[in-house]
Amino acid sequence: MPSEQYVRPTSSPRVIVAAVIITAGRVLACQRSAPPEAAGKWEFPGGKVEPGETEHQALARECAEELGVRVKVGDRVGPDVPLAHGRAVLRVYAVTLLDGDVPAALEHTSMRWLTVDQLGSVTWLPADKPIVAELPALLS
Ligand SMILES: Nc1nc2c([nH]c(=O)n2[C@H]2C[C@H](O)[C@@H](COP(=O)(O)OP(=O)(O)OP(=O)(O)O)O2)c(=O)[nH]1
Repeated sequence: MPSEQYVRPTSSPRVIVAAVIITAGRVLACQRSAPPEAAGKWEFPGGKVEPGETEHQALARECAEELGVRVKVGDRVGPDVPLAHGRAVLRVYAVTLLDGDVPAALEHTSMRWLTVDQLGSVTWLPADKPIVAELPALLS
């Protein structure tokens, strides 16, 4: 019989940062390519904050990797949304594109610029719903 007992992790939840990018009254939505259970669903570009990174640095890195753009990170959008049974949290920021940089779907299946009327036209990842609920105020 193994003698080890399960020790509940006490560390803080992993932070996933994501970007709301609004240009000319439209928000950028990106379609995931993986993993299979999330592929085809829509999200905001972003990813995990790596050890030693600030959230702003992580978001700038993810925007460069996923979209090929340079950004300025602004205010928070919406609440912290728990993910993975509380082991992670989704934290979203408004982000501005620098110097006319134009996003490209470098890691996503596709991307779309959605008007306020089109927010419901894609299937968002479930955790994004409270973030999407904040967008009409920002898009109008
Ligand atoms: N980027 C992003 N991830 C989201 C959103 N909503 C949501 O539930 N997630 C989840 C999906 C994933 O389980 C997790 C982010 O993982 P990821 O695979 O994008 O992170 P990453 O870019 O650091 O990927 P990797 O290096 O681990 O491959 O957060 C969202 O709007 N944007």
